[in-house]
Amino acid sequence: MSGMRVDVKVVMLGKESVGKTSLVERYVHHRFLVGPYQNTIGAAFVAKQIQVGEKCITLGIWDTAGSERYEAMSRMYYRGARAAVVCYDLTDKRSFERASFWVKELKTNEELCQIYLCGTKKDLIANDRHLRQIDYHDAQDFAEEIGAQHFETSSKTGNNIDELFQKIGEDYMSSEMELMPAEEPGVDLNQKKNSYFYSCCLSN
Ligand SMILES: Nc1nc2c(ncn2[C@@H]2O[C@H](COP(=O)(O)OP(=O)(O)OP(=O)(O)O)[C@@H](O)[C@H]2O)c(=O)[nH]1
Repeated sequence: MSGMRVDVKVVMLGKESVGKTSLVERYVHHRFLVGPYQNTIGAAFVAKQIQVGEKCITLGIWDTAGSERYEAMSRMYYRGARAAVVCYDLTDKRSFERASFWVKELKTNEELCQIYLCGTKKDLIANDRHLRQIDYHDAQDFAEEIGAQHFETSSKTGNNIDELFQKIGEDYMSSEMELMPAEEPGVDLNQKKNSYFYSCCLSN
């Protein structure tokens, strides 16, 4: 195990302008960029180390372009992802339809990828609830149906963003634990887990 590096590939998917880049900016750089909207071209990558209990892991986040023009490229970026944050804008019904498209893609092609359905721009509906176009319970029902986690976030205020990525890290570590070999006679499982995570931390 020594020298092993734990990296979780995370991919951001969703219609253009739903706020994928803003979500990553808020999470990694703790800021919300104002000014003219600039669409992502291709994809951008950023890595962030996080602590999950006593363990540290590195999330490698791919922020894809939402424009349908880049759809084929975005497909390339979800290959091998262990987590996908499928974003929709809480004030844009069509973005929810586009989210269903990405869910279908992932379900068909990436069995191991855990889906996180994320309703963005919550601050806008907090200011004016008539702007909400996707009912919380409808999104929650959809998430349950597809076996996904569901979050509503705001990159402007930072609401629920750390929680989203932390959950990704926790779920990843839990799934890794399940893949670990069965307990050996005479070896304390907690001791074994600790040494495993210690070697992961050393390698980061
Ligand atoms: N009020 C508010 N505006 C947001 C929020 N997140 C993003 N926006 C705005 O929505 C617009 C699009 O945000 P981006 O983060 O660039 O969207 P994107 O999904 O990365 O877009 P593409 O690169 O085209 O796929 C920008 O003008 C952002 O300022 C949010 O949480 N609240």
